[in-house]
Amino acid sequence: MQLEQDRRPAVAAHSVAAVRAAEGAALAGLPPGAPDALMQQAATAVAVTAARALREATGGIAGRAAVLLVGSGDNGGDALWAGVRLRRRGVAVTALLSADTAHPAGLAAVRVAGARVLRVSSPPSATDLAPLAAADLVIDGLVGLGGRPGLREPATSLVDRIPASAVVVAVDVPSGVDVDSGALPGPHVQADVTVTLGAAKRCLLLPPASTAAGRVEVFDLGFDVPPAPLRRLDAAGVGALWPVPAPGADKYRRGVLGMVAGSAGYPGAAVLATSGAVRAGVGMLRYVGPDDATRAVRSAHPEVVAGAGRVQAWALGSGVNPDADDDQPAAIRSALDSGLPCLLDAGALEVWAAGVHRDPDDASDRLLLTPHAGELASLLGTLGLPRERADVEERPFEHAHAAAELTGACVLLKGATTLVVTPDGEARSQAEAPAWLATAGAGDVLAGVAGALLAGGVRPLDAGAAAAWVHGRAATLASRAAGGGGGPIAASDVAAHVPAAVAEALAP
Ligand SMILES: NC(=O)C1=CN([C@@H]2O[C@H](COP(=O)(O)OP(=O)(O)OC[C@H]3O[C@@H](n4cnc5c(N)ncnc54)[C@H](OP(=O)(O)O)[C@@H]3O)[C@@H](O)[C@H]2O)[C@H](O)CC1
Ligand SMILES: [K+]
Repeated sequence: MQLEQDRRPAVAAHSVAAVRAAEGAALAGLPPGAPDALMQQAATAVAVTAARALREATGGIAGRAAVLLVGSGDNGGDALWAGVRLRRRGVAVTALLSADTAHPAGLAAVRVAGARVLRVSSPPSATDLAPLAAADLVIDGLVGLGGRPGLREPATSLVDRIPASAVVVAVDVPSGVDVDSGALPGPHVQADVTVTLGAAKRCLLLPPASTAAGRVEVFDLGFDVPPAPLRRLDAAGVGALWPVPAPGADKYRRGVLGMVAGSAGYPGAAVLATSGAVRAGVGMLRYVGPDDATRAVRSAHPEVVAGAGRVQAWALGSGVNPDADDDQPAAIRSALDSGLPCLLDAGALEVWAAGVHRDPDDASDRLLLTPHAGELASLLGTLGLPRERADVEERPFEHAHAAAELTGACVLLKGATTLVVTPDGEARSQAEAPAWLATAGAGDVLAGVAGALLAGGVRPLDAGAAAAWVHGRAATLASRAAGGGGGPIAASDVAAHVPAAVAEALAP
């Protein structure tokens, strides 16, 4: 069951240790009995969200069937107390206990409230599993902060039998995920909504675990967690970073971008990358490429100036074939030698990784690498860390961070969720794009948008994250322009909607 997902809120995501420390500090200052008050608040948040989701999915609340999946810890306690509140609203509640113990006060309260309670055997019997088949709503309280990655029986079987028709609300995190790394090492809950308590956890922003969380709602429990290095920008965050021309600005002061893109085989990549930069509002764009590609670029964008010249940053490599018999690799090397901020995409990653143009001490503030998973695996291999594409997809953050550490550059790893990671672990996770954006040429447009930001003086981490947001939002707008609930898009449609996406970010 998929609930409508709209733009998610701005989120900072924290490690288990950071949340535990903040929670401990907050509890130490509270009077006796207050820890229970935190659980009561958490349970109210879960119940309110679950009731709303139930109404959205089934048209009502009273008389619907809810199943609580209850583990041995406080995550299960939250679920039991949420069940108490749902009983009060007329929901038929069954608690399936997956361990020998369950939160004692929560268990007593849910019984008093009139819920059915079943202690599930391992492996579960048909009777144990029967309530799941009839569930309209499943609340996942198997494990939270205290969960080890993966699940063991009988939790595994319970998760396996959650019906596709039920709306699934996870308490704090979807059970089974690796909370800090975002990996999915085994069976796990696939939630429609995750109500995360006190502060968001890293797995809620890091793929692939983030895809198991559904819509994320962060519920404030009133304690302070220190600023986290992993964040997701929202519209306001992008707007605050976007370079807006001052009154009286001229094209040179706004930032000139140089672009080495396209080849005889891929002239379209040059057109799309230049489209991204022009639509993102670069002051001026100088394009360097073979004659055919130059003609195609100038016919699509008469405002683009052909040939190298003075620039503030370079976007390099989209549609470049390092093995082609053209001048593009030499142009890329020359741009890298300038010491200016450079975005390295596609062919430029190969030119750079193969050569003398790697200087980890110099890279951090000026280089933005934009590989997809396959390109990142190749890059890591060149850097002495052989990896397959599947390895990168299983643990994308870890691999993007490894590449950043090895090169000293900021790494933007393209995907359904785009990660931007610096060598010191500062990171952004952007997931605004509709699935339609997985289309040829979309990456070229992204390179142009991010290059425009580098030329505007934005640092690589912010340029990558803001470009990913605008690119994803432009894709959503393009898809909606197709009509209905959103239709297919071409990369050129995405570029055409970049100005509207930027305008949304800049709206007060
Ligand atoms: N953040 C806050 O201020 C609040 C958080 N709340 C909720 O509390 C949980 C954390 O509760 P905790 O009791 O510390 O831990 P869990 O409930 O996540 O897990 C506890 C037990 O689960 C067992 N376990 C661990 N891994 C697995 C697994 N892979 N499969 C099955 N079972 C597993 C383990 O038991 P063992 O017997 O195996 O040792 C753990 O002991 C937090 O996430 C919030 O939901 C408060 O309610 C509000 C305040
Ligand atoms: K959970």
